[in-house]
Amino acid sequence: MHNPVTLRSPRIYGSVLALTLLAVAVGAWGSVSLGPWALGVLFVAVVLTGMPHGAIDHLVAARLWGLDPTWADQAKFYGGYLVLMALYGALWIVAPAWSLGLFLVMTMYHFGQADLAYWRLPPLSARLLYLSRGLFLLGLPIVAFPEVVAPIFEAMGGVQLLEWPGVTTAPGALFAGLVAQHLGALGIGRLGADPSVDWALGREATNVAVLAALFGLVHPLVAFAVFFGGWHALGHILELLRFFRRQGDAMSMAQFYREAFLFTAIPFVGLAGLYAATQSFGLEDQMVALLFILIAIMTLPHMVIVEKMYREREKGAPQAVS
Ligand SMILES: CC1=C(/C=C/C(C)=C/C=C/C(C)=C/C=C/C=C(C)/C=C/C=C(C)/C=C/C2=C(C)CCCC2(C)C)C(C)(C)CCC1
Ligand SMILES: [Fe+2]
Repeated sequence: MHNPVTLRSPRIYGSVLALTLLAVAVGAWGSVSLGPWALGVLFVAVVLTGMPHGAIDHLVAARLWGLDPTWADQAKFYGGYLVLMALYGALWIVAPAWSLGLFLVMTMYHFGQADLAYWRLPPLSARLLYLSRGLFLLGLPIVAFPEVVAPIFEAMGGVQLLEWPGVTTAPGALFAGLVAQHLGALGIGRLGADPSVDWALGREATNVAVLAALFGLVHPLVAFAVFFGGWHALGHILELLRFFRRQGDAMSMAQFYREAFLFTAIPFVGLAGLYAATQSFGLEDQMVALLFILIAIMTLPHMVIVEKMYREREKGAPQAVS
């Protein structure tokens, strides 16, 4: 009954690893010279898989909460989704630094969950492991390229990254520490996991090595684009296809993109409006900052729906590791 294809299926996993290693090879050869390409690569990743991965949240929510196509149920969903976005949007205006902090922590959890939910650890250990993965994923590009990330954080939240302890004085030690904490967390997580995650430990050791090379050597926006588009978003889209199949309502990839089209397009219209309102066309750091703020605002309701999806799955099959 299950659609077997996930990010961990050999063909998909092999292609994603190859794409990542290609980025590492190009990046190692001249990471900062990738700069002029960075915005374009980021944009392509967001268009191809990044935005679509959240754009059928309404269909997922309808299944998870049993919503009908009635006005009342639709109002519940869109009202909830848009109110969460509006509240967080307002928070960016009144407290941008806190909003950025919240975004980083939410992202750590959300990215870690997508990567490691398949270990099926007990709830508390699972969540600590997700945060550890996220800290590794977001911390590395920050400490490897603080001079590229600093103007973006400044534009997003008025945060002075270069004044954070150790960022300019001991970046190598911070980088090593971020990798070590995650290797430690994976090792400890393994103790509490089903014995069948043995091979998963090897897979995750490979992932840590490949991702550390990606974030350590490649321009941070390009590295992020590769991770977000090729690992997080693609992986989630495959999970969604499995989810609908489990619901007895199989969806093909083409159908997914048809369903996702409208809500993929709408945020870009909003983004163009934001650029026009703030007159940031052509101002690269500001454009990147606005793109990320838009993503941040959509992350909150998206995360709530994804969390519920994983919880339902935990109830359904507590042990299986695949
Ligand atoms: C359904 C719906 C819709 C749609 C939705 C969507 C479309 C969603 C999406 C979602 C999404 C799409 C999500 C995402 C997420 C993402 C994330 C979460 C990210 C993060 C990131 C970060 C955090 C970064 C950082 C950094 C920087 C900034 C710089 C450089 C370095 C680094 C990388 C560190 C609408 C609203 C229309 C309507 C209603 C309903
Ligand atoms: Fe996501």
